[in-house]
Amino acid sequence: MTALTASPAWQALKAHSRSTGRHHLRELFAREPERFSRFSLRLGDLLLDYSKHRITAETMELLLELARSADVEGWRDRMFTGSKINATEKRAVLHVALRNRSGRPILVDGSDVMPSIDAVLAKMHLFSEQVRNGAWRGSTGETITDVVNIGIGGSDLGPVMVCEALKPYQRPDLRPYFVSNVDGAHLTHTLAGLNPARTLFIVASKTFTTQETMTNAASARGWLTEALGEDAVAKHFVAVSTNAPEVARFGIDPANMFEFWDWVGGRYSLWSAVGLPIVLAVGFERFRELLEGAHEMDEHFQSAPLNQNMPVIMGLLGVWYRNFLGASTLALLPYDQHLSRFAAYFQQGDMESNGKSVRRDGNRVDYATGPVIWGEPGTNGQHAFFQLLHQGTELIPADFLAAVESQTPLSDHHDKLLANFLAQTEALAFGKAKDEVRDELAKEGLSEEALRTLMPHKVFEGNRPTTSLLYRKLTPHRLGSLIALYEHKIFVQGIIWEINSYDQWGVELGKELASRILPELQTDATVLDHDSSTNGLIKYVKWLRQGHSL
Ligand SMILES: O=P(O)(O)OC[C@H]1O[C@H](O)[C@H](O)[C@@H](O)[C@@H]1O
Repeated sequence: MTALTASPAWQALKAHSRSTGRHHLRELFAREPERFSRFSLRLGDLLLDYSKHRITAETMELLLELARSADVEGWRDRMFTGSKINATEKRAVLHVALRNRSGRPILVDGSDVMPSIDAVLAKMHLFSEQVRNGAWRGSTGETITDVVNIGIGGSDLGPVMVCEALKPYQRPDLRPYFVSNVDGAHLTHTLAGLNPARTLFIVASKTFTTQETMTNAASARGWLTEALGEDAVAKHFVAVSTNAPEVARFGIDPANMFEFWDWVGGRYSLWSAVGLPIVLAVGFERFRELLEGAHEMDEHFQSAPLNQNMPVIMGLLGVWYRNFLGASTLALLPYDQHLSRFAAYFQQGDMESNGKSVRRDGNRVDYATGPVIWGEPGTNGQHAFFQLLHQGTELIPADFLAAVESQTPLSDHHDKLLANFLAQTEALAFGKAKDEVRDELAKEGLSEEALRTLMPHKVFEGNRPTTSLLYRKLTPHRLGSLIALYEHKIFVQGIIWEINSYDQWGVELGKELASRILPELQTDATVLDHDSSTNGLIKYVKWLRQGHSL
């Protein structure tokens, strides 16, 4: 046993899960009519309702004890003050500094990082104004109408998600596009309708060595220079990176580079210069509001007592289901078309952060860590995978998110959207009991035999837990706070699981093997130095390429 699983807090939760964890939500709500007020929190117009969870006041007390014994508050303070909590990479974890609006300095190795953050923000502001007001011209003197961000993972998913979320704030005459996949289809289809003279490329890569991004950037450069010549690059390419020498080697003027720093994790980087496509799409003021919203959540996370702290509560609920009730996934279900990439974004955010099986001390965990994150917007999910949520054999906690006011009102669409949100969380929690089903079927005049056969299929057990996040409107400010809420939830869980949420060594092996296999695919020689499956697959690729038919 590790010290964690042997700890009194863990053991108490284990014992508790055998009783309370098994109670039905119907029972819990009947017993405690005030559950909603007891188990909900507010921050401005953001409401977090966690009453539809398999918890009692005692469960929360025990979970909070676990948080205290893991020293969540101490670690939180170390993160906010620039300690190198990413020990395997010897780095501070300071995405919170990028949205620090408090005026307080934040020190890394004794020097304040705020002046350089503010300088890059000022540079982004100036550049975005120039592009947006037409002062920045392409090499032929035309204004920019299309911005193509080339990046992948953390240098793609954040701006993609936020640009989609803030679509109502975008101007129709400056359109953002995103190319991430090394599959040539992505770049080809994106560039198909674009005019090189009016296109600006942002090459976004923390390392500036990522194969996919460098490949796409080189091809995009070829597309541009073929139409406009080599000299056009300076007016049509900018870079976002921590790696100035590589940016220069690629041929981008260092004056056109927007810097960020190694203490910004890729999947936490949308607040940095990686957010440049967002700034271009919605303007700097909206980006500032996004930062302010995140900062509001940062302040809440730092100052609210643990039992009223949204990220702490959400993190603990996740631990409760993952470690004590056996759930292995978490569904993120925004009832908001603008959040259509929210789950995809936090797939990286959560799974790359907490998908670890080795503890900070180098030993293996003897408990489950990060869950599988997945999801799609409602109501679409209802007509696809909700069947399994309602009647399948898996326990799948789900987060529901919705705005009370639509950004794009259209007759009674939004009321229908919200009605579905409310209905689903109610149905998942309380289901439909046998008696209700029997009464309904009896009214239809079914025979006793038919009734017995059909009834089990129509019963909804319920007791499926959900969190509801409701807010007035999906403004940049609210979006910022929602993203920060999930970031800190991930942090809380990483601390409890005693893992480093800020490295990602697990993605390296595939990259290494891909660079070994690439030249093997490009020669005719027979490849024999892998396992028989990989050798066989390589051989088959070559065989089909040589024009053999099946
Ligand atoms: O920004 P880059 O250096 O190009 O990295 C892009 C992405 O690739 C890597 O493989 C990591 O797994 C991600 O965390 C990162 O966001």
